[in-house]
Amino acid sequence: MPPHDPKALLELLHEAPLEAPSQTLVETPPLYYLPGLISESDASDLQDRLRQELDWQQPELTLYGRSHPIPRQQVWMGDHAYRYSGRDFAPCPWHPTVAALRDRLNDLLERFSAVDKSTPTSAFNSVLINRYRNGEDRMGWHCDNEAELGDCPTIASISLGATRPMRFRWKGRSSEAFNVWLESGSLLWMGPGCQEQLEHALLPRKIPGERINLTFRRLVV
Ligand SMILES: O=C(O)CCC(=O)C(=O)O
Ligand SMILES: [Fe+2]
Repeated sequence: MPPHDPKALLELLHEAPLEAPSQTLVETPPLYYLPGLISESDASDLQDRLRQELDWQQPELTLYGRSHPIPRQQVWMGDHAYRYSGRDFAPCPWHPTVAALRDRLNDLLERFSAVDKSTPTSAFNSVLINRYRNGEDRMGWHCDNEAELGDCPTIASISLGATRPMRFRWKGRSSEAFNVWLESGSLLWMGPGCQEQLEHALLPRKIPGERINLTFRRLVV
């Protein structure tokens, strides 16, 4: 089997076929897009539940000495607190539906790393859930390379609601930027090396509707 074979990931993902074929966006580092991991109606139900049942936060962050609320809402859920922009965020307890998704992704990760030795088995133990209330809500350029995530983390990102593009650019080669349109119920798989070599952003867009995103990570403590 070639390293990072997205077909292997796809086959492992589902007993039932996915709605659309998976896409290898970048082979090295492995960046895969898998639409239809969650059916449209399940994605919509999950979005409603998360909107209603989570304790959404909009913390203030200090940038160049001035304090601003982040331009979106968020919930940190997981086994450990995490540090972001110089602040500690205490975790919310696991929501049962999110815990079920985590278990499904961990099962997938374990089976995937058994056939693809370059993907380590390191179970997701945390998730950052972002809520973009409308097209104005956004997340700026960054990579998820905090020390707590360890070396070369794998991040699994599930989208619900409005389809928005995630923009990627190569570090040091920003001219080669590209968009990935993240549909409701899709999974974006950012394998080892993605955070080291690429940056990503969810830029403001005149796209109506709410989007909720869950980025599963492993915090090493
Ligand atoms: O909303 C998204 O799809 C991306 C979120 C993200 O990049 C993050 O939580 O680190
Ligand atoms: Fe990110």
